[in-house]
Amino acid sequence: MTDDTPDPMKILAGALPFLKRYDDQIVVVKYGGHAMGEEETALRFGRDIALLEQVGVNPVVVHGGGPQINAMLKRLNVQSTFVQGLRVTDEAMLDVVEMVLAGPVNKQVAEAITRAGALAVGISGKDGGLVRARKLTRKVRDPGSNLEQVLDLGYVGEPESVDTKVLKLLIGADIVPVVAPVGIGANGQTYNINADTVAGAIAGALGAERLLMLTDVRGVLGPDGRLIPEMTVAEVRAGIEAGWISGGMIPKVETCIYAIEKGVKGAVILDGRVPHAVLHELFTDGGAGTLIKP
Ligand SMILES: Nc1ncnc2c1ncn2[C@@H]1O[C@H](COP(=O)(O)OP(=O)(O)O)[C@@H](O)[C@H]1O
Ligand SMILES: CC(=O)N[C@@H](CCC(=O)OP(=O)(O)O)C(=O)O
Repeated sequence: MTDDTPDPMKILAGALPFLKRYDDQIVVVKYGGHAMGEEETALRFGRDIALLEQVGVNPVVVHGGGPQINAMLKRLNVQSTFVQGLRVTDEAMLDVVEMVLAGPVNKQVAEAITRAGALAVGISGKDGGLVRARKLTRKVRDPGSNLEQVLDLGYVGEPESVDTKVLKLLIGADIVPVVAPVGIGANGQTYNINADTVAGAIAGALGAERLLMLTDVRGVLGPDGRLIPEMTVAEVRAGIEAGWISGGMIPKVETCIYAIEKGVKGAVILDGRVPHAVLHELFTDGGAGTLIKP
């Protein structure tokens, strides 16, 4: 063994306190569409989740699929627009969104985990009444008139309540739930929900120990482009206000704030393309990415 070869006994000994800390705890992992990347990245993610399950942690995966929806829309020659990181969703768009998220993406993620030796079952937020949703309304202030406008994003929803029964049944049977971010309204209407928001709602409802948000950037980057290792809720709000936290990062940080307010012990945004990002975050002192704290 050369000097720079990691000593497996050292790694194991170092992981022990963390294994105790997370034993039988729920860790919600949001797996973003951008973090999925190549097939090998997805398989590696699957192996990490299977390992968590095998060492006694209870992972719950909520996946995105924005880029995968974009690819399908391109094939269908349909344009899509985003407001504050959310896809404006009309009826035809909703069909494509649900087809992609609850179809191939959901099955690929569940399959990658199952292939790695844990049992994973893919469900959508509509199954078993998991995510009850309502239409989301967003307000923006018009810079010219300074008047507040209500934006209509179509069938974009927000979670109203989460029924954890199905998740608990799966967790209790040592099965990893893999959730697609669509929800159902009281009237039976399907809603497209940002996957970050669904992950936060589920983490909050389950009283998760940790919420990990895997994306394609190292975490929250400051105005100088440097990674910010830790941020308070107030600092996040100031970053959104100042505009250097923008686009898809907005629902991510807002979700972290929501989860912490619901009692989740820690919420972290990290780069899911880095090998073993999840294990590094949970089982080492250094952690990775940006930790949002109260
Ligand atoms: N301050 C910031 N730090 C890091 N990324 C940011 C920031 N502001 C905006 N972003 C954008 O947010 C993106 C992450 O959101 P998104 O593309 O929706 O990811 P995912 O598909 O993983 O949910 C980054 O790729 C980056 O373009
Ligand atoms: C309302 C809304 O924007 N929904 C998202 C759902 C998928 C998602 O959130 O995927 P990522 O995590 O990969 O971005 C969308 O239509 O793209």
